[in-house]
Parts: sequence; C-alpha cells; structure tokens
Amino acid sequence: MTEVIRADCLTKKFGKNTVVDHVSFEVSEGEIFGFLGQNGAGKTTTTRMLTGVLPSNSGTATILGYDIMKSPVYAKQRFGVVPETSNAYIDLSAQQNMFLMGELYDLPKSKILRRTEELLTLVGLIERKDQKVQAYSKGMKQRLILAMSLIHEPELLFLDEPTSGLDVQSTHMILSLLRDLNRNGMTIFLTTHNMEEANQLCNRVGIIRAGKMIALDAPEKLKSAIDREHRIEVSFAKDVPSIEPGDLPGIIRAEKTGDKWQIIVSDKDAAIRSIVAYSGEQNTAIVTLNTLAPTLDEAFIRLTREEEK
Ligand SMILES: Nc1ncnc2c1ncn2[C@@H]1O[C@H](COP(=O)(O)OP(=O)(O)OP(=O)(O)O)[C@@H](O)[C@H]1O
Repeated sequence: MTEVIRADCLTKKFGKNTVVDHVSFEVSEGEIFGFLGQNGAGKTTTTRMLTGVLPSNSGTATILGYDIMKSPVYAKQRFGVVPETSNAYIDLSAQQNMFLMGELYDLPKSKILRRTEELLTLVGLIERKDQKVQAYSKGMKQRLILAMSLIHEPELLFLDEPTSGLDVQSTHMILSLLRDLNRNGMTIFLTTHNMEEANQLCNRVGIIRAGKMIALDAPEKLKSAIDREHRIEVSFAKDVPSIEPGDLPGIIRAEKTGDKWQIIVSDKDAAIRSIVAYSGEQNTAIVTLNTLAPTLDEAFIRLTREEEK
C-alpha cells in the first residue's frame, strides 16, 4: 500500500511552549484518516506543518515521497486543502473563484474550464456558477471550497472541520461527496471534532492531546479497547425495587433515569440472564432491553481523561 502521508517526529514550539510534540504517523493510499483532539490540542498546527504552511522545529513531513519543506512545489501539486475558514472571494462568482484557483496551480485555461464544469456539477452549484459567493448559504460556500480544492486533480485532500456549523442536509451532502471521492481513490485527512462523523467515515483515527499523539487505530478497535464494561438499558412493565450491585450476577452498577434502568455490567451474558430472571421474580415483563456498545465519543473522553491522570 502506497504511503501518502508520513509524519516523522513532527515538533512545533511557539516560544517555550511545545504545541506539537514528536508526532509520528502514516496515512496509506485510499484511507480516510480522522485527526481528533480537543480545542488547542495541536490539530491545526500539525496540519499546517503537513501542508507546508508552517515549518517544524524538528521532524519531517512527507507527502507521496516528497519532503514538504524540501520539495514544496512537487508536494503541493499532489494535495488539495479545504481550510477551516473560507478561502473563496465573496465578491466573485463560483466560476471566477475556480478560475483563480486554477491559475494559482498554473493550469492551462482549457483544463480550468473543463474542471470547473465537472466540479461545480459534482457539488451541485453549476446552476449558480455566475452568482456572487456572498449570496451563497454556508453549505453552498463549503461545497464551493471543496470544488476549489479539487481543481488540480489532487490524490490527497486535507479538510479542517468541513462540516462545522452546517445544517444536517449540507453536512450529509459534504460527507457523501467525501465518500464518493474516496471511493474513486482519493486519500482523505480529516480534522474533526465530530466523533460520529469520524466513526462513520474514517478507516483510522489519530487522537492528539496536548501536542502528543495518544491513540492511533481503527474506530472499532479504539472503542473495543475501552469496552471493559458494557451498558444495558432495560425497562420493565411495572416499577421494580431498586437494583443493587450484588443483587444480580454480573452487575456493577444500576441507575434509573426516566423509565429506564441503565445497568453497567461486567459480564453481558450473565447480566442479561439475571435481568430476565429478575423480571420473572418481580412478576413483570421486560418492555425493552438494549445492550449499548461504547461510542467513539466515549472512547475519546476516556482516552483523553486517562492521559490526564
Ligand atoms: N501562531 C501561534 N503562536 C502561538 N501559539 C499558537 C499559535 N498557533 C497556535 N498556537 C497555540 O498552539 C496550541 C495548539 O493550537 P492548534 O490551533 O494547533 O490547536 P487545535 O487542536 O487545532 O485547536 P482547535 O480545535 O481549537 O482549532 C494552542 O495552545 C494555541 O494557542
């Protein structure tokens, strides 16, 4: 598998503060890699070093074999960037913005024309291509920025919070565009706060905390790594006496919220059997019983909290 991104001990200091601290990872061709972390963790600084916007103090970033600092022109031809804040000129139309971007990459006019038609069609803006961007909704602007980042047919796309502040429909549209691009071979490096988004899209995620990479794995593996305790949500047809740990085999803790019991269990099978037996003893029926797997959100909180200790 071709290595598309390699970060090797990337380190960045601002004054005395080390905000990115020996971060190393690789992203392979065709992957969607999620880069997660709390505010101020060092995501944007790392991305800026990977994309050659910011020099590192030490360590290297390599894009498709090109060192981003030593061969920035070659490296930059191979990737597109969707920045956190819009880089589209609002006084210009979508088409004019696409042209400016194409000229930045020194593309021939015929190619800019062809790519503009293709990409504005892809992102659903072809009918509005002559309208000034200031009249666009936030979702339309974001789709335009995505189209602009693809003008030079990159193989790799960096996106910083691409769905931040978008409504459900626009979010859905951006995510399905990313899936389609990925299906056609695009490698994607996605910075996000949205765990559900990362969980749905990413093959692997890296979690950065206080400048250090603290976890790097597939979302399912991160979730199962913290899956030491299971949660069962159960509701009974009638009120039952308080469930105490020790009352039922396999149960660590039980709390009632609303009409449901949230039960933390050590042994899922034993706990389900004892809950069923308990409902019989109490002469009541089970109305719902769900076993809940940990979410990536929970994994993220647990992992970042464990590191704080
Ligand atoms: N130019 C700069 N000068 C000094 N400190 C900076 C500079 N840029 C970033 N920092 C600091 O570096 C740390 C990491 O910032 P960074 O923007 O990389 O975090 P982030 O993970 O992208 O956060 P967010 O999710 O809020 O965008 C923060 O403490 C930030 O204040």
